[in-house]
Amino acid sequence: MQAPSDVITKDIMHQMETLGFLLLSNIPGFSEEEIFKWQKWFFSLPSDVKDKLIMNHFNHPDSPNHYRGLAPFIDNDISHKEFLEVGLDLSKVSPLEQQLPLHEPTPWPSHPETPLFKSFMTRHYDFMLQLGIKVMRHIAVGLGKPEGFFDSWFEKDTLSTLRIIHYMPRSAQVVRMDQLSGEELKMITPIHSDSGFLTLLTTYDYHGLQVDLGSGTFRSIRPVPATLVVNLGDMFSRMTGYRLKATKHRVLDIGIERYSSPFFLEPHYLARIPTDLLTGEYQSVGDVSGEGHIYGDWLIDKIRSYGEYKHFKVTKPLARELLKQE
Ligand SMILES: O=C(O)CCC(=O)C(=O)O
Ligand SMILES: [Fe+2]
Repeated sequence: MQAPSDVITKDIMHQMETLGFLLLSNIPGFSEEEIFKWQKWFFSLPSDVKDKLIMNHFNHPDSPNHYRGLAPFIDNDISHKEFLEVGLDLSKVSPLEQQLPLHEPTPWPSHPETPLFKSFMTRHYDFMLQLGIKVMRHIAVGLGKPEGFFDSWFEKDTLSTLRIIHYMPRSAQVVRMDQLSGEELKMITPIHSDSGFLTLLTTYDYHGLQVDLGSGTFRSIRPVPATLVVNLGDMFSRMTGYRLKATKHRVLDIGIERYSSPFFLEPHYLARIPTDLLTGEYQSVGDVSGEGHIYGDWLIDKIRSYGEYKHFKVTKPLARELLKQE
């Protein structure tokens, strides 16, 4: 990130047009040590402390948390991990967007060290958000748009998620696995592409992440210290007419505990997303009904199609319902 700006833009565009993944290094102000320390601290809390943070759709009907909080290990799931979802501090969300779903307070563990954990996570969230906006500025220029083209989507009320993940090896037998195939047991995150815009991933020095080169060939991403792995989500790829790629990837069981932390850069709920960024068309995005080009409404339709979110409840009106009432 310290090369001349036009060189960085060219490199980012080249990687996103070919592999769909890139490594970001020499990032001023980025250090993995503190996030690693807090991530390990959080997952080693007693389970009764962590369990209070479990999200409602994981069979916790009394939980007030729908979008922020803990996702636990699940029996017979191809995904073999627990993770905490942290959102933008609600005090920073405008009153208008607070009326909409997905914006909710992040639940924090009940523990004497929590104020320090929360303050670090909040600072780290802001750092990753600003870094994500910087990368988007390079991509805007690369696509022939003004540098600040995407800024207004992300600067206020962002739905971005800072996730910390804890994987266990299958051999630790933390949950039941009797219904998984041999192939499924090799993975701790199944093959997928990310859904939103940009993912900035910290993998520390863990191996295991592989990108799909097509026709059954996978390339391992070698961990490099103090380096972020960056990839694009489906929606952003589609907006560029698939010029930039949202490459599928997976994580293999490496036989030891593994930690990683993706930051999923997402716009604010009411961001109006064009079908085609290059022509600026604002038609319905196709796979959702009605006003699907409102980002948050689209996201809710999308996540409901994922197994883990099958029981996801929306407790506030969608934008398309709210706008109808006015
Ligand atoms: O754990 C990793 O290295 C990657 C996780 C991932 O792909 C994701 O959370 O979308
Ligand atoms: Fe991913």
